[in-house]
Amino acid sequence: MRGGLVASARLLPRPLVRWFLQRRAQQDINENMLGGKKVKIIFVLGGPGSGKGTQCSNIVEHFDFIHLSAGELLRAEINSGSENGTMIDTIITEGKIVPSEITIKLLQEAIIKGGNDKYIIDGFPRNEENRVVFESVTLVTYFQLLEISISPEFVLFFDCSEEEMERRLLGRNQGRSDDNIETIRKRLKVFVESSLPVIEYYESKGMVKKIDATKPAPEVFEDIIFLLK
Ligand SMILES: Nc1ncnc2c1ncn2[C@@H]1O[C@H](COP(=O)(O)OP(=O)(O)O)[C@@H](O)[C@H]1O
Ligand SMILES: O=c1ccn([C@@H]2O[C@H](COP(=O)(O)OP(=O)(O)O)[C@@H](O)[C@H]2O)c(=O)[nH]1
Ligand SMILES: [Mg+2]
Repeated sequence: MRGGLVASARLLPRPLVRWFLQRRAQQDINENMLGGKKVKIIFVLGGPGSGKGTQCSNIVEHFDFIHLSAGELLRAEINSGSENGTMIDTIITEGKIVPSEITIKLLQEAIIKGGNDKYIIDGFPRNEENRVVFESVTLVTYFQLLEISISPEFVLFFDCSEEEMERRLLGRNQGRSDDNIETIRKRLKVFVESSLPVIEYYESKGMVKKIDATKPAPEVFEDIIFLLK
């Protein structure tokens, strides 16, 4: 059936097909949709070690979201042996922030590949530039004929003390090059200087739901369930 449709579309004049797809995509842009579906995005933000990854795993077990961790996508890019791998590795080990175009390209690809209409994106945007670029550039779809812009519904902010985050990171034990005291201190500084302004921006728009992330993990998850329901 689908093959038949594609074959029939090939017989139509290309400008007509193009016009039809562009019109459909424009409708989607107006309604924040992807491929005819409304796309719901929640950003999960908080300092390193605040429990974002732990709780996102809980969320996808109970809710119909796809979890995308920007940090995991970057680590996968390093492990894939990509040409940017060495540069990304150096930046992560120094606790700095990877250039927006790299992270956003990985997120866009994962969103399109995921084919879902609900995503929780963890650990992104990490600075104002990340946020502005993500909200202004777009998802290329519909055979790359048109680009679709997406923005978050709201932000879950994991509020946690620095001492607790540092303690957790030192005990994380996942063999990460950035879980050492020197990089942890740098990451906490980058969080305060670059990432908190993103949370303040969304707060000024009334889009932040704050979670007390210092509590034990099961209690944090109960609070999240309450907010997501
Ligand atoms: N609420 C919590 N209380 C105590 N330890 C936690 C809690 N949430 C997560 N952890 C542990 O802290 C470490 C960091 O958690 P993680 O989910 O990787 O945080 P993030 O993704 O924000 O850096 C992990 O070892 C995790 O098991
Ligand atoms: O949007 C992002 C997300 C992550 N990172 C880099 O990847 C590291 C690890 O990020 P992750 O979210 O995995 O760390 P977490 O906060 O979960 O400990 C960060 O310190 C940054 O160096 C980045 O540059 N941009
Ligand atoms: Mg994480």
